[in-house]
Amino acid sequence: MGAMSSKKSIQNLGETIHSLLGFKSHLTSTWVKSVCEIVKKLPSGNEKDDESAAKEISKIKEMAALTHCINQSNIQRRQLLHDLLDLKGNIRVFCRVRPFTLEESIGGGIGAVVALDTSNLLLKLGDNKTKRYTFDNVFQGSSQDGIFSKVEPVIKSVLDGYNASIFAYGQTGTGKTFTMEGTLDSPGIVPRTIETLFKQALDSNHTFLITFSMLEIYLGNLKDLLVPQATRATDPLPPCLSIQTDPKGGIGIENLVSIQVSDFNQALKLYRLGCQLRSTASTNSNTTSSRSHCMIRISMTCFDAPERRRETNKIWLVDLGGSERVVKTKAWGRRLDEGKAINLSLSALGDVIHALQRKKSHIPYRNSKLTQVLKDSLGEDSKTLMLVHVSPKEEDLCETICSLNFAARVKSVQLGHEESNEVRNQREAAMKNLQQTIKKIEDERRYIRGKIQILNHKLEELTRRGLPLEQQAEACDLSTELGPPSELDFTKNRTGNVRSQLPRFMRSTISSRTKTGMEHQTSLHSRRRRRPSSQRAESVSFPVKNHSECNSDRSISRSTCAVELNRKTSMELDNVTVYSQDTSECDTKMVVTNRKSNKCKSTKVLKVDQWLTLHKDEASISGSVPRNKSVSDIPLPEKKHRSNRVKKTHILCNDKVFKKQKKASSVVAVSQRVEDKPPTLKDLFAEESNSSFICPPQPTMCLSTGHQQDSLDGSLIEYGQGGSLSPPDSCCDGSVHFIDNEDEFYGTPMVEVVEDTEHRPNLSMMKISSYLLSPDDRISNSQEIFGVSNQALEPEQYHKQVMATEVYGKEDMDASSQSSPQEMRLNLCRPKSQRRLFIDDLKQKDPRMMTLIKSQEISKNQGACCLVKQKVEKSWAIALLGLGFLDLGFNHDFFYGLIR
Ligand SMILES: Nc1ncnc2c1ncn2[C@@H]1O[C@H](COP(=O)(O)OP(=O)(O)OP(=O)(O)O)[C@@H](O)[C@H]1O
Repeated sequence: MGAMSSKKSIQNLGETIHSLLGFKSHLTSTWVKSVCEIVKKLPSGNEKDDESAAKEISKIKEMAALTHCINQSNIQRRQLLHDLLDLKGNIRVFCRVRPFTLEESIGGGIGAVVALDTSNLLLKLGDNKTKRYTFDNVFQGSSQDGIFSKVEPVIKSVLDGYNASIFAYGQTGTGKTFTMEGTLDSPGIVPRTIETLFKQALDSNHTFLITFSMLEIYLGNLKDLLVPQATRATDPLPPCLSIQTDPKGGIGIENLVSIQVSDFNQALKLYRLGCQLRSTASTNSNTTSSRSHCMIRISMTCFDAPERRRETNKIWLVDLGGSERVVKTKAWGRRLDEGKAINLSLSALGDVIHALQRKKSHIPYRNSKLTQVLKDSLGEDSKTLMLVHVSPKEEDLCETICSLNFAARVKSVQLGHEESNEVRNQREAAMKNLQQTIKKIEDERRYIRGKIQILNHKLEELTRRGLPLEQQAEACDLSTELGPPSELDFTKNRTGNVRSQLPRFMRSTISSRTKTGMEHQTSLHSRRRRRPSSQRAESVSFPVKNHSECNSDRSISRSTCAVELNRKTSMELDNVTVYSQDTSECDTKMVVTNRKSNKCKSTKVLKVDQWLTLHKDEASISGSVPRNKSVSDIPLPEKKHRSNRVKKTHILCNDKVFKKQKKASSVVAVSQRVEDKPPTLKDLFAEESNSSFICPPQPTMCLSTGHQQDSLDGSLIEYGQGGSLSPPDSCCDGSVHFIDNEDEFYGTPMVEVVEDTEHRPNLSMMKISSYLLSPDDRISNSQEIFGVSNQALEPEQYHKQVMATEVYGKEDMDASSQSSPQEMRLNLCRPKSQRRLFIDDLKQKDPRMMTLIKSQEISKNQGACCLVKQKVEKSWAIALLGLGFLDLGFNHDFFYGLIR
């Protein structure tokens, strides 16, 4: 019997060994770790532990239920708000009557306009004749607060995913800019809107990406207000803005700078900067008359909110140029042209609204740039608010009648016919009802949030009890440092850890964190979305490109998140920047960590997946990174081959070059800690008055709305949004090279860095780090890397830097890997059209970039390129000499400007 069984065992031995070998493949370190984790969590037999685990589970369940409740009430509230706005009308018209100025009062100005109540206005026409106008709201002597409270529902609908536009219309000098921009003491609609959007984004259950852009339409041309304009003939011209329509009808503006803002403060600074660049002039009617339409675009993207109308939506805030009668303003020359351009576009706007309200088959959007830009924010599925401004003076009666008639036309056309009293009463009752219900829901929501907060606390305590004593103490230290959670904290602080000290919309949703019921729920939702949930969970990165606005299968993102390290280690909070590129075929993500320890500073690069896995493993074991280890200390696992693709990574930031700028960096400011009370609107305005807060964004920020455009020769030039990434042409040899992209990127100093991930994963990174240290280092590095004398390179090329990522086809790789260094250098001279470029906005914010740009200019006086330029310049000079240009006093700069 025994012999039989041993024979059988021997027969099965091969099979057993085979299955054991198969099993062995699963025994990776991650697997072992996760099994260890499970074992640790198994009931210990200790009654106390079991009891606390049971409690923990019940709390989590309760919290999940409450979270479900809160999500339901959110959806309900959104629907009600939508209904309410529908009842009020998609296009709403408010009227504001400017008060008499001191001068006018002293001069004994006679009032021609009187507000009868909150929605009726009486116009005195003379000879005891009057005319009555009805609007959604009429404001006379109202404060900015009062007006904004009526505007707020439109802004709330932006959070719900609707496009919206708010514009101030009216005669010149009637207070449009005052309403939109306001003053230091009483900020207007724009700063208040930004503040409200951020507050509500913070308050919501979702993570938002917010970008800010600002432009003006001057004499029928679009002008980016976040890009300094050329003042001298030698200054490079800013890129031309052009309006693009995607197949879904979405509007994007190519080349418009779109900056990701992580808090109200940053957005306000950009707004102030843009205001400074607006075209204004003194006219007979207004000493600081706006001579253009000023348009502010705030885009919001949220991936994990399926109930939102759109993934990406926007609000336009427009301070229209003042309508004016030439007879009155006595404008001539340029002022006259400006007035004509403004009047033309205003009448085009009127036509569009009229056609929309009449539901005509043809809407004349193309009649002006203004209506083209606003196209997707004016239609049926958008919320539009027009604030008509009128002067109280009798002498402005004609203009007032024009403005009021324009507004009344918009308003009455919207209803289609005059409402009977009965219908109006019913509508008003329904609106009142809805408002009350919304209020009730919001109260309930607040109550549930409070409950979740308490649960969160209890859960935290329970979890802390389960930790080893040492970690408990650390957790206590941390919570003492952060102070007791306030009501506001709670809204940001659902997981009760340091991460939640960051503004909600900037917070990383790193999967390494143990999920609460709420987070779990969110990720369930997100699974239904287009983007894989793992990506959202891994980082705070968002696609730079707006998926709804373009069809590209490629999106590149960058984000930064703060990695909470053990406080008792010598390391500070790491600054981790995630750069990624998503394509339909593969994902490329890199994490650049700038680590500061007592002894040294270093920049390390990891693939995001690796970084997350490592971080997750460590964080899940101890709740934080172990003392003696940082994420960047962990060696890189072996890189895997990708079948048909080679991944190239280009280093993006060096802490030595940008170390001082790191804190000031407003674009990637995820590492902010919300320790201080957030500044109020007034504080910021006060601060604004004496600050030189911002280094004006460099013109190199050629970031736009995420459209692709075919270049002249048919190849693709890609523009991103909010720190977009368009990789340049490069070779695949782990080398650094330079590219001449001056025209496309507005003289940006650039260095392109390429990593051959297959053979030398870290080499190029190190080279680049040192490369960025100083010009000398750069030269020596390039010598090493290229294996050729630096003399062989054009001097001006040494000053160009680019940060980029690109995925290459196999042919590209093969071609470039076979190249000799010299050939590679030749590669640099590939046509521009083959290049995809990315400008890192951290750099743009660094004032020292200016130095680099200057050095680039100096270097223009050397090298072969310079010789060619000089020759062309000479021929121009000779040609123009015949025309007598030189006699007219045009100098070198003029000719240089021409050949540029
Ligand atoms: N509601 C108001 N309260 C106090 N002052 C006001 C108000 N409205 C306008 N003003 C003042 O009137 C002047 C003109 O206002 P503003 O420049 O805003 O007009 P505008 O309509 O924007 O003119 P333009 O179209 O020419 O740019 C400013 O000095 C402003 O402070």
